Amino acid sequence: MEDNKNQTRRYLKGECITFRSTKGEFGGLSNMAPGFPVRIGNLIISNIENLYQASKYPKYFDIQKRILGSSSPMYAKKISRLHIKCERPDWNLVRFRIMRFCLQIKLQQNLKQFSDILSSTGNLPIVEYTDTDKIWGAVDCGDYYEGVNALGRLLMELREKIKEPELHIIDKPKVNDFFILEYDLQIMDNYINYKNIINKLDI
Ligand SMILES: Nc1nc(O)c(N)c(N[C@@H]2O[C@H](COP(=O)(O)O)[C@@H](O)[C@H]2O)n1
Repeated sequence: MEDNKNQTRRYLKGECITFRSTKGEFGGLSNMAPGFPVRIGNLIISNIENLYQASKYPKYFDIQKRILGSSSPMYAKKISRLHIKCERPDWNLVRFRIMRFCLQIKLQQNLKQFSDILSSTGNLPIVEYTDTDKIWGAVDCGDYYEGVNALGRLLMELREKIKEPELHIIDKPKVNDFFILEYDLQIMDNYINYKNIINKLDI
């Protein structure tokens, strides 16, 4: 999924995997799903929604601390919205790259659990079904779901990765000023081994 690919997609109902909340068989695909913590350096982050939201504010460590420390991902998103004026100016250009990174780290650090869910979707399109969000998800449109479905498309991209003979999960993120507190994720080798090559899973 490219940064400038804002094209809307249509998915025929009954021929795709949908998730709407953290509940149900595919609830683990939601960024809000509990049970998929990630670690960056000494920082334990309960949920990638917190990480994604904090990434909007690389110059504001106080805001990042509040978002990262939030006990609930929904609340993290709410805190984030309060500070929208401080959002990095290029956010719309980098947000898909940042989400890709967040999903990759979720997979790398929760390998069995997350890859099991991704694999269980087979080759079907994955769609985040929402009431209103036509960018990250898709909305009800008669026989179809319609939207950019950016999250679903990034999840499908990740699903392809786990089929590769040698599983190289994390790509170096091409995002300037990608700071999470003192951690510069551009030189992430020091905090996360992004060159990590893991033998193909038995899946
Ligand atoms: N709370 C909530 N309700 C929905 O209906 C949604 N589709 C989402 N989507 C998630 O929110 C994140 C994007 O947030 P921003 O718009 O950038 O603030 C991302 O994780 C989506 O999957 N959330």
